Amino acid sequence: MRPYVYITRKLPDAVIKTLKQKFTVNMWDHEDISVPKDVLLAEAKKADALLTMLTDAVDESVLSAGERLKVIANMAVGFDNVDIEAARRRGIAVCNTPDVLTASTADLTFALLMATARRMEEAARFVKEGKWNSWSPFLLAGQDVHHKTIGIVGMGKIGEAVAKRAGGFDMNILYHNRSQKPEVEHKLGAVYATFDELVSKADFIVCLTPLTPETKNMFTIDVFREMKKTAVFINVSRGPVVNEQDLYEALTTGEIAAAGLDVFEKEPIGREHPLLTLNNVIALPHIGSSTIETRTAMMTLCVENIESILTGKPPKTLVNKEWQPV
Ligand SMILES: NC(=O)C1=CN([C@@H]2O[C@H](COP(=O)(O)OP(=O)(O)OC[C@H]3O[C@@H](n4cnc5c(N)ncnc54)[C@H](OP(=O)(O)O)[C@@H]3O)[C@@H](O)[C@H]2O)C=CC1
Ligand SMILES: O=CC(=O)O
Repeated sequence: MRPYVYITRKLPDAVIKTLKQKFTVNMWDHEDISVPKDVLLAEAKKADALLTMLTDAVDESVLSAGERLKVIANMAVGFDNVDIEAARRRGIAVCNTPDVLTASTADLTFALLMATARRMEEAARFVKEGKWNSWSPFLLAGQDVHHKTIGIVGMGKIGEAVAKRAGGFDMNILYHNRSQKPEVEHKLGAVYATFDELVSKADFIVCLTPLTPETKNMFTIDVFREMKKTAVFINVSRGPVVNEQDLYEALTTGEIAAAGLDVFEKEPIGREHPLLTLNNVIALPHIGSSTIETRTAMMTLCVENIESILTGKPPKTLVNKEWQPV
């Protein structure tokens, strides 16, 4: 019997062509609706491989639904939606999509930083709403980015790529990780700071950590109070690293100046969410890596990882490094 692969969103035929040549492939037939849990469980029961999205909760129930499951290829670098420990117990390989999305996500992060600092969304709306009556000295004046201090929390692959872009704007670069990175300091002129130092000294605080029990709720009102009143907070990591109620309070009481957010505690964020009422917030629908080239590369990497695991070869990007083929 040919191995069975289930894909949890509609992906282009051209990308999954090679999978179809070797395996039986089925796909959830919607681009913009998540697969319902009961369908995912029913498919997981039969599947040798699942190609999943960051919106799928790949929990113990999914991982233990059937006997055949060998690989989860998650179309994201983040894998907080997958129960890695349960996968380890069941000998299931978990693959993600690092590297191929680094530059595009860094571009988006820096664009969001610029747009938030220079009030681009407000300004564009101002023109389209016919409010532009005259040039005026402080019309929609924002904050300079060049020569300011950027503080990157989570100086990993994307963090480094953001730092590289910040260097082009003559910014001073602070970073915070659990471990110091001398080679990055040397290469990018970045300076290590404790979390407290970074949040109090940076003009732009950019979060790019994974979501883990340690980073969950990392940014609370106490942290926002430590920031400069002019600080701009950018989050492109995962929503739950921020306490959104506290962020709202910080933005409405003048503890910080503005926020640019690509990710939210609950996605999609509801239209009625208080953060969306604020002019000093730019909110994006989790599009960090969303270019046609990068999303195609992410899908392709998932396909390659599935092909490798199902044909007994080592995958390119394995999350649970201790995994061994059985
Ligand atoms: N919005 C979007 O569309 C996208 C969002 N992302 C998010 O960005 C994240 C980062 O991706 P990427 O750069 O490729 O991942 P990396 O693993 O390369 O980098 C993560 C960095 O975070 C640091 N980190 C981990 N835990 C902590 C902690 N408790 N405190 C401080 N720093 C910490 C790590 O350093 P150390 O281990 O030394 O602490 C590491 O340098 C992803 O996990 C994902 O959540 C990624 C792509 C697109
Ligand atoms: O959020 C996106 C990811 O790749 O992780």
